[in-house]
Amino acid sequence: MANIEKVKVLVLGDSGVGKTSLTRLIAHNEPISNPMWTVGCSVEVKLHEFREGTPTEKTYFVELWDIGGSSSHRNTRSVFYNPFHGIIFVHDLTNRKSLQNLKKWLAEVMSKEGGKGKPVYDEFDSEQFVGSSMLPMIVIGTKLDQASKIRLQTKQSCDIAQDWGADSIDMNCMDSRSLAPGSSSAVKLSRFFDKVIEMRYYKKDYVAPSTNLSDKRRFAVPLLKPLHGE
Ligand SMILES: Nc1nc2c(ncn2[C@@H]2O[C@H](COP(=O)(O)OP(=O)(O)OP(=O)(O)O)[C@@H](O)[C@H]2O)c(=O)[nH]1
Repeated sequence: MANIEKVKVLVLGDSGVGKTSLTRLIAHNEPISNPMWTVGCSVEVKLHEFREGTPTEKTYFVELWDIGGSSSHRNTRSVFYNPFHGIIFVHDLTNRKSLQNLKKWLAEVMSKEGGKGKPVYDEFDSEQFVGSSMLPMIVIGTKLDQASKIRLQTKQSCDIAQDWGADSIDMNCMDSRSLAPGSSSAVKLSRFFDKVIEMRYYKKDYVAPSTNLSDKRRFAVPLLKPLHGE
């Protein structure tokens, strides 16, 4: 296990959307029955096979930083943000507001001044950012099992993900089959982790995103060449 390189992925979304449940499922392949309310942040680690099935396959650690979503901790949680290499945005398919709030989460994580906890939402233009960024992101909708009228929200979640150049997944975090090997959700997630690792370790002149607005160059990284003929 020595010398395994790692990447840091933030897991962000409103309180109660299922970040801890999702993180557990990803890291341990089994659901958690009674997740505790996350105070501050908790970290789970997943071993990921980068470029699995190819001659250049390699194992990496993916650190999943599950950040407590309570608004009362908004001013302090930026200490967990820097530096990071990708973001999993989580929303609850039964709670439309949690989907709309993902834009606020993107603004929050990108708009703090160097982790000093100073919100500068007004200066942040998410559309401009997304257009110029290759920061790997994925949007995950939870509680697919609970929602009977979620077709609309599923479509909207797809739209937001598309706007951000990201994949989206809708799933039930209480069921380990949701990320069964070979399922489309597992494939999308694996592709996301591959992208995070590519950006971190295979992109020359890559600088991990910082939340320092004054350094816009950090976001203006060019498109990567597809490595898998995607
Ligand atoms: N039925 C169902 N319940 C879920 C699902 N995902 C999460 N839950 C439940 O939703 C509640 C909140 O889940 P958490 O994982 O603690 O949510 P969180 O986003 O980590 O919340 P904070 O720690 O407050 O930020 C728990 O009771 C979970 O069991 C799901 O896909 N389906």
